[in-house]
Amino acid sequence: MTEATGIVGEFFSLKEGTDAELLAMQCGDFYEFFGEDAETVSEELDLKVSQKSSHGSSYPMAGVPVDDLTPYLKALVERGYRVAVADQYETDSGHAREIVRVVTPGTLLETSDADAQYLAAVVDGGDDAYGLAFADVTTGRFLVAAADDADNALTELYRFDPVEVLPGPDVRADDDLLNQVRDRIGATLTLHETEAFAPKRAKHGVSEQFGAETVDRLSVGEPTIAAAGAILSYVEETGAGVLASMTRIQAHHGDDHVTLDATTQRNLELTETMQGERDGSLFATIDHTETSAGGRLLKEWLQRPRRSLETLERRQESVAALSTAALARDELQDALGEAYDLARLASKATHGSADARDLLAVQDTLAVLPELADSIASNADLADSPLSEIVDRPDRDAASDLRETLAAAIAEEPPSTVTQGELLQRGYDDDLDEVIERHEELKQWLDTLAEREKGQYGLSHVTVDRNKTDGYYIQVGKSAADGVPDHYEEIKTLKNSKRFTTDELEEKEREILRLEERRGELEYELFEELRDEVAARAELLQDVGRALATVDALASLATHAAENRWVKPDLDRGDRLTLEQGRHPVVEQTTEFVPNDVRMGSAAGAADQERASGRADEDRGFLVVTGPNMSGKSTYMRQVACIVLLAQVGSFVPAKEAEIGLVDGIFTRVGALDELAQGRSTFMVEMSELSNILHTATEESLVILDEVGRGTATYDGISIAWAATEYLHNEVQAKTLFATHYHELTGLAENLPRVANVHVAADERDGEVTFLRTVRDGPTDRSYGIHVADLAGVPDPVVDRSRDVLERLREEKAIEAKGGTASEPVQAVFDLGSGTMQTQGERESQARTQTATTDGGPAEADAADASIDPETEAVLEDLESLDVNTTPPIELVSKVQQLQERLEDTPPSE
Ligand SMILES: Nc1ncnc2c1ncn2[C@@H]1O[C@H](COP(=O)(O)OP(=O)(O)OP(=O)(O)O)[C@@H](O)[C@H]1O
Repeated sequence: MTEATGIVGEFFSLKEGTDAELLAMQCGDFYEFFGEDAETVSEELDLKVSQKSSHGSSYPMAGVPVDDLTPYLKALVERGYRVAVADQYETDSGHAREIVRVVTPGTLLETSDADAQYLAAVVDGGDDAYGLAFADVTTGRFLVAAADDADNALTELYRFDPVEVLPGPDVRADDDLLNQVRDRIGATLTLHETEAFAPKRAKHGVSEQFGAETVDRLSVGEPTIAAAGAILSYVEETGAGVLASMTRIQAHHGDDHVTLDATTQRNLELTETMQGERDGSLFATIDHTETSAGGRLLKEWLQRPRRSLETLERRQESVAALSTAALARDELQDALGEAYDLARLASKATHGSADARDLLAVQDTLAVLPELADSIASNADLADSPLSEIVDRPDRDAASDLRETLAAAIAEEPPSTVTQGELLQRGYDDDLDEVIERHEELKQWLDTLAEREKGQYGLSHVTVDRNKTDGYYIQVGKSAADGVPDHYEEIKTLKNSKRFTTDELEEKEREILRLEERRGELEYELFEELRDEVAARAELLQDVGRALATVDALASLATHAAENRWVKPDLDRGDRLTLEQGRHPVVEQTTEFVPNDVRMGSAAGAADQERASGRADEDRGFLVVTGPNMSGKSTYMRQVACIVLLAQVGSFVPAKEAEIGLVDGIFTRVGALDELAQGRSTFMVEMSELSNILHTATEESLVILDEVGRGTATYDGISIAWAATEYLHNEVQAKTLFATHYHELTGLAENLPRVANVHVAADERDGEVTFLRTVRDGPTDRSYGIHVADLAGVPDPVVDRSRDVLERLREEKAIEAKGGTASEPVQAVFDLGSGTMQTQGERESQARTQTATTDGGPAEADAADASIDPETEAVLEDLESLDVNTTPPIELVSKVQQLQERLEDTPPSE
């Protein structure tokens, strides 16, 4: 292919200089894409491709009008492309073009989505010190955090759910982390220049932006500063022009927040359901906010529950006041309904893309603050609550000054273009007023011209008008056209009339055009000054925006509490968890919900245990939840987790009464998710989640385990569940709820003091099972699994045999496989009495010993022993020596796996 020249050549050379995937280059009134870019864009956005010839070659070309670029850019970026934009400018010798901006998912300002849009950077500083930074260019929020390992770094990333992530140099080699960011978080990964992450350069950048003192005060490590520096350099390089809106850097300390790992956030369906729907999530259920900023803040609260009792009690106080003051709350919400997104408007102002309507929105929204303050002050309960301080926090005088400035400047109904005047009010600027007045005089002269001409020259059918080709003209009907005075100069003949002009009219026309041009320029200049003034107050706008959002989020919590009979939980730093008639916050919306109690922790447990068993000194730190399939075990446990989470948001909770000791983390291992797409086996996922919990949970955590161990062979499963229970009970000592179908686990309560059994009751009458949904103390007496199998049409012989096996299990507390011949396969069995695995040989020899002492022993036992080959015997011995009580669960899994593999390798017994 010949080297392209002309604008195509210019396009390719600009493209070479950028790492963006696509380039939109301005050519007059269009932004054009050439070559492969044109084809990509046409496929993605259904644009028509034409051919552009240049020096004998032809190139695909697709374009969009200059004014329509934004929606196309947005669509491309939302599809994950980074798009460079080159603007055209005039030079002495013609036109030149330059890339002014690279639009990426994390730097897209033109979003219409109310959600926060975070750009993140993650740096691995070695020695398990990770640094993270997050910036939302649409609102100017800037946060930094640290993490002590890759998992926690990922948890932070998941919490902020960034759309674009800049991995630091070391992180680029961590495929696991990168895959998770791409697949689970769905973020675009961008490799920003490595120098931007260099500690010195990063620190310099961060100090320049936020002040050296601030950086020292943050007292965060080098990796965190590196991440922050990289983001700043990236935002600057992409030319989003919003650095000025990043007025404040906040450090996000893990200790301030409840640990919620990525799995838990998904399991509890905080912001979307397992199916990825927004509706049906906890957030969608409780969100009654009026503004998008309020919605964003409420979502942030849910994703980052707090651990500080003081913070939570303050939020509770406001929610309590707002939930009873229904009228005042309505008033506040009505006022909030008039508010726009101030933080976003501030970013648009700093970027220079705010138009006059945006400034009008700023003005209107600033007016909401005093309205809120007045409503709060006029209600005694609200006035006494922390709400007063929330609305007083922003600089109210400065806000009111800015509002007055805008009110005196912006026209009542300004156009969306900023270059054609009519943006500003009369009285705002003397020069402008002069121009407008003179313009009006001339208009007046024109408006009365026809009448004057009629009177002066006795003409009829005279009109004065203007069009693009003829400019201003005097139009005279054909019948009168011959009688026009001499100084009329004919410019056009139409069917029924003629058009004329005069020297005077031409002169006035020139003046009008000059004035119109002058007005456009002057207004634009003045508007830009005004916009800069607003941009300079970005921090103030963010403060006011934050105050409005906070009132909105609190009022939303109050509305939900009032409408759903939620109560204020009693919070403390103890370990209790007492819920009277608790409900699941989401399920209760669609179901006639049967409320249930929860009693955990030393204080509550003591009273309960005392009632139940007379042993007042024991507490309930670990509940084994049993019950038939579909009875409501999962719902019960999720309900507990959601209630604790809501309590640590500062919300009221769905219960009649609640006492909640604050937790430092909520960990869940719930159900089997479809992880196949990620190439990991369900069981592997289950075990790595369990492993994470066992490593990370503390005695102040809440742990929810649903059916752990179910993903593998029964005995492996029971062993793992058993060992995990012991470990959580003895070592971690976290408050735990564990739902299981392994009835064997209910026996643990006898040996482990803090373990208690509860079950979800069901009623069976005449073969009909009724789910009562009521949680009661004690283990379930049966599982109804076989009943469900029968109902589902499993063949009778299988159902009968299941009953038979179950019967034997109950009698022997162990199961043996049934074989068709005398030589039965050997299977290890789980002995409840000792809590260990036993080989069949052992069980039989034990049985022999027992029977020998009574009747001399059966003769066929030896035959069973004789059928075991030496390798199998060795496996069995190893299995016997494996102590499930002391071996860590993960090691246990791998040992059992090795044993299984050895068994598979042995020849079948003859
Ligand atoms: N307290 C309750 N009041 C009313 N409906 C409930 C209650 N608890 C659970 N349900 C409903 O019962 C159904 C089954 O609940 P859930 O999935 O919690 O049962 P499960 O015991 O965990 O089942 P499985 O053991 O099969 O996983 C769900 O549709 C749920 O909405």
